[in-house]
Parts: sequence; C-alpha cells; structure tokens
Amino acid sequence: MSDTTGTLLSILKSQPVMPVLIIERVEDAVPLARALAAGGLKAIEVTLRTAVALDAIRAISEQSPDTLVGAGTILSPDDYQAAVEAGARFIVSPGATPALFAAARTSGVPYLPGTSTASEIMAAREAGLGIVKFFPAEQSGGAAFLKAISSPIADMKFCPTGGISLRNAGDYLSLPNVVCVGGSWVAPKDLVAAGDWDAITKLASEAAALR
Ligand SMILES: O=C[C@H](O)COP(=O)(O)O
Ligand SMILES: CC(=O)C(=O)O
Repeated sequence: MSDTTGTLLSILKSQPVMPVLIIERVEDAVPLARALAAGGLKAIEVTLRTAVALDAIRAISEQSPDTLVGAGTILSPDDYQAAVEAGARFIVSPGATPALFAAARTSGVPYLPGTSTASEIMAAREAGLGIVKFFPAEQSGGAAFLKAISSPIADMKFCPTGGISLRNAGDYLSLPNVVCVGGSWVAPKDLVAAGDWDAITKLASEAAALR
C-alpha cells in the first residue's frame, strides 16, 4: 500500500459519511464546516463547482481547525494543484484520467478518483491506489455492484457516492469493501441558505452514528 493510500484510508475510515458540499457563498464555508464537525463529520469534501470553492477551502483550512478539508470535482492537474495550494488535504474527482493519475503520483496529497466499471477500478489499482470512489453509485449498480466486484478485485476499497442518503447508506456500509459513503444529504441547500447550522449539526450527528 502506498503512503498516500494509507493516509487516505485513515481519513476515510474515521467516519461513515463524507459530506459532499457545493458552497455558493464563501461566508457559509466556515460555519458549515464547524456545524458538520460539531456533529462528528470532520472530514469534508468541498467541490470545485462554484466560483468561491477555492476560497471556501482556504477559509475552512485556516479557520476550522477541527475540520479536515478535501477538494472534489477536480477535473485537471491544474485544479489538483490549485486545490492543494488552497489547503486541500485530499483530492476527489468524478472520474479519472492519465493526467490526474500522474498529478497524484507527484503530489504528497492523496487522490480519490471516481470509478464505475471494473476496468476503471483496475486502472486505479495499476496506478498504485488502494481506494477509489464508486460514482455515481446508485445509478451504476449500487451496493450489488460492489458486492459482485469484491470477489474478482478483492483488494480494493470503496467510497460510494451518488444517490446515497440515510435511507440506503446501510446497504453500502455493511459491505466489507466499503470504507465510508459520500453524500450531499447532510448539508441540504435550503438549510445552508437559511444558515440553519443547528439543523445541519443534527443531520451530521445522525450520519456519524451510522454503521
Ligand atoms: O454530484 C453529486 C455528489 O457527488 C453527491 O451526490 P448526492 O447529491 O447524490 O449525494
Ligand atoms: C462527484 C465527485 O466525485 C466529484 O465531484 O468529485
């Protein structure tokens, strides 16, 4: 196992649910991260889907010391580097490309690529990674896919994401090859817009108690 896979596994094993966040207003970043950490979800993924995402990652890494912030929706090596410079402690992408595997090889910051087929999982394994995202999980075969893949590709671990909520998270978390699940349900858009941080802490506590 590579050092970065070891680092990533210890981050992802520390909680059953990884919040996947789309932050529209930079001023929401720190209170949102603190609300999630108060509920027990300290590792979070801020997606690079908004203009303020890098500033949000920077603010969280500087002002929410209990949080371990990662960056999602990394589509290029430039995104990878910008996210690391902003303070991201791990990097997530919806799929994977040779350029991103190369960026990961030369970075000390671990990479969690998205996969949804046996060949993509094998390519990540060949690149030296021991854990990948399974995305979009529900649309790509769900828990049944991960159960089926565990026999031919027995040494890979997964963080399924996409279409997962409190209702079906247990189907994934009960599988031995699943380390945690990702999901946006712990930070709903309306609660973030309303600044209802207590409600988000409650959702995070429910999620943190899974498994
Ligand atoms: O793009 C989607 C995110 O990865 C999370 O998916 P979700 O909103 O279905 O939880
Ligand atoms: C969906 C996902 O994996 C990402 O945005 O990075």
